Amino acid sequence: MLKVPDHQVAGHSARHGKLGPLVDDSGRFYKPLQDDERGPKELAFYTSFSSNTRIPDHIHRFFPVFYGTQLLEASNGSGLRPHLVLQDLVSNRLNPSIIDIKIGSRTWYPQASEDYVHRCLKKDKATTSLLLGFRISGLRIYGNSKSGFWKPEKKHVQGFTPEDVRLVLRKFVSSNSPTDSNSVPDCCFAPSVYGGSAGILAQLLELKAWFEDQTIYHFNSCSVLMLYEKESVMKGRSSSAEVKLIDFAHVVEGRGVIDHNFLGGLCSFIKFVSEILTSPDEHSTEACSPDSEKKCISTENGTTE
Ligand SMILES: Nc1ncnc2c1ncn2[C@@H]1O[C@H](COP(=O)(O)OP(=O)(O)OP(=O)(O)O)[C@@H](O)[C@H]1O
Ligand SMILES: O=P(O)(O)O[C@@H]1[C@H](O)[C@H](O)[C@@H](OP(=O)(O)O)[C@H](OP(=O)(O)O)[C@H]1O
Repeated sequence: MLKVPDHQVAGHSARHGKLGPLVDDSGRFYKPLQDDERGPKELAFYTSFSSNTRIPDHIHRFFPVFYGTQLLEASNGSGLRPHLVLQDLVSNRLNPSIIDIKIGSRTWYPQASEDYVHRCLKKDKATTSLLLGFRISGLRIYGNSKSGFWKPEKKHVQGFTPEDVRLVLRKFVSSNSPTDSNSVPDCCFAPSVYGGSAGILAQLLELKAWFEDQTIYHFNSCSVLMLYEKESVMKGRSSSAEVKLIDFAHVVEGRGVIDHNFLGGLCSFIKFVSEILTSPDEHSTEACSPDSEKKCISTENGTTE
């Protein structure tokens, strides 16, 4: 049965009778094709990308698998509508923590309409896009079984300053509650989530190496989605932290030119993540110890607050 995704953190939502993506139990994510040029453009991208032999295999894994399109009843009750059928990136996850980061200091591009450019410019200036080369579009961070998730309102997220961004990226990998404004994030999980040979930083660097080379596409207004499961890390299992790219409604042909806008934003984001790894206990009053992980597990089991 189709349902509204629990773990969606940004973008158009199917809640409240609006048009948005749906998921089912088979691990598929159904994104409705929008009426304007965005739907056909995203479909054209997935079709081109999934059959493009110039894309190395290790790069394909950063994108959701594309299964074609399917006519489905739209979530807004408007009847049958074509949907992109994509891999649901979180279907095999229990309580994933997720952040959607829109990459690029500019989300508009020369081929777009004047009105669209104007709207984008306004948002790029009002958020951290222009300042940092990226902005957080949405997030959902798991605290524990009692507190559940922290999912700040869209308005709050849109108002993030560079300092807020830094703080959220620290909260993402911390054992203390993301909603507790009195405790400083301890970044206990940074080494296993951001660090390591398969961690977020290593994946971002792999992507960066491709972007330093590739001139096939320009990824305007795309997002990096990063996700992991806190409970797995706390129980000493692999964090299986993942970096994925999503939202390709504004991808254009690269025509032999490096995608400087995406590359620049990605480098800036990489710097933010690296800084947390090199100074995880900055501002923190409590150092991480094996005990803090144990404390988290007992909190999980409901024995300690
Ligand atoms: N393949 C996927 N699997 C699981 N979740 C996804 C997938 N694609 C997107 N999402 C979720 O849906 C959100 C919105 O996705 P996306 O940016 O593609 O939609 P959109 O409506 O085009 O967004 P926008 O309004 O920002 O253009 C993401 O932040 C993410 O939480
Ligand atoms: O950043 P916000 O405030 O969440 O706003 C949305 C975001 O900028 C999307 O990228 C945009 O879709 P496109 O990038 O595809 O244009 C969407 O446009 P829409 O409202 O016109 O659908 C906005 O509502």
